Amino acid sequence: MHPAIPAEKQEHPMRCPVCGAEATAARCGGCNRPLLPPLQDGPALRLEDIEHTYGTGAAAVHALRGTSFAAARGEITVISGPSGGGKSTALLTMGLLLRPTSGTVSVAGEPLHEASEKRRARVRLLRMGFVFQQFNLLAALTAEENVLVPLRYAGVAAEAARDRARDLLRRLGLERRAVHRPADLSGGEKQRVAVARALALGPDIVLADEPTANLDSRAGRQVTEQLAELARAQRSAVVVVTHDTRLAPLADRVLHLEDGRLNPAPAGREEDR
Ligand SMILES: Nc1ncnc2c1ncn2[C@@H]1O[C@H](COP(=O)(O)OP(=O)(O)OP(=O)(O)O)[C@@H](O)[C@H]1O
Repeated sequence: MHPAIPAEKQEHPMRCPVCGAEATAARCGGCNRPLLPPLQDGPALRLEDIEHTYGTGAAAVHALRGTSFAAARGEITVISGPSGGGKSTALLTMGLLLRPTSGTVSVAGEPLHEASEKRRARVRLLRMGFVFQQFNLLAALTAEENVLVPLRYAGVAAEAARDRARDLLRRLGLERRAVHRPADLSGGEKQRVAVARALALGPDIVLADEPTANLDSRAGRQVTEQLAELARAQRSAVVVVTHDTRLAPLADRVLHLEDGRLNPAPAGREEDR
């Protein structure tokens, strides 16, 4: 790459994650998806020596204490641990929604802990997808329209966006629910729509916060299996924060976050099984 030209302005051959076209410019010629330089070597996401303190003085809470973490594309990580251990704080930091008190956060090799809010939002939009405990679907929109939200926001051409949304809903077994609004969907269906929305732009990273907490065990298993399968197929790095011990078998690794410290889950620990 030319050092004097910003990376986004340079040619970087890649396959568009939305329409599959060969793309070399800052926008895909096929569907108009904006493109950031493709991930070369190294992890999709890296946290180094993160400290996060809420409040000050006597009220200070040290939520993260020297947390380091790296996630590769195609890899699924489950992070569990007791309530108050720092899981939400870690996930917000990974998702560029919270700045650490100290330490570094890089996405696709780009340091972002001190970047402008505008840059962080752009990287979040183009490289990340989110799945939440409460689904966070827009009530006034149909399932398909909810999946279209990030595609439209990113400027993807209408027809390509619709094809992408329909393809994802079909893969998630929701083709006959595309015109339904969230109020007319089961919890599992809502979460599968949320998964389709999270994957719509073909993110490098998917972050899921307690995705099964509001689902019965069958629906929870189905959603997470589908998330794992689709994310692996498009080679996203997936991080799932959860109390749900049944998710561990889907993961490539299980980590334990307690007292702001992240470690491999101890073998044989019930909570992490
Ligand atoms: N906005 C905040 N202000 C002050 N303290 C906070 C804030 N958010 C979280 N904390 C504290 O930071 C610590 C870590 O909280 P965090 O929510 O990250 O843990 P968690 O593992 O996600 O918990 P849970 O499983 O209950 O959601 C806790 O002691 C919590 O009380």
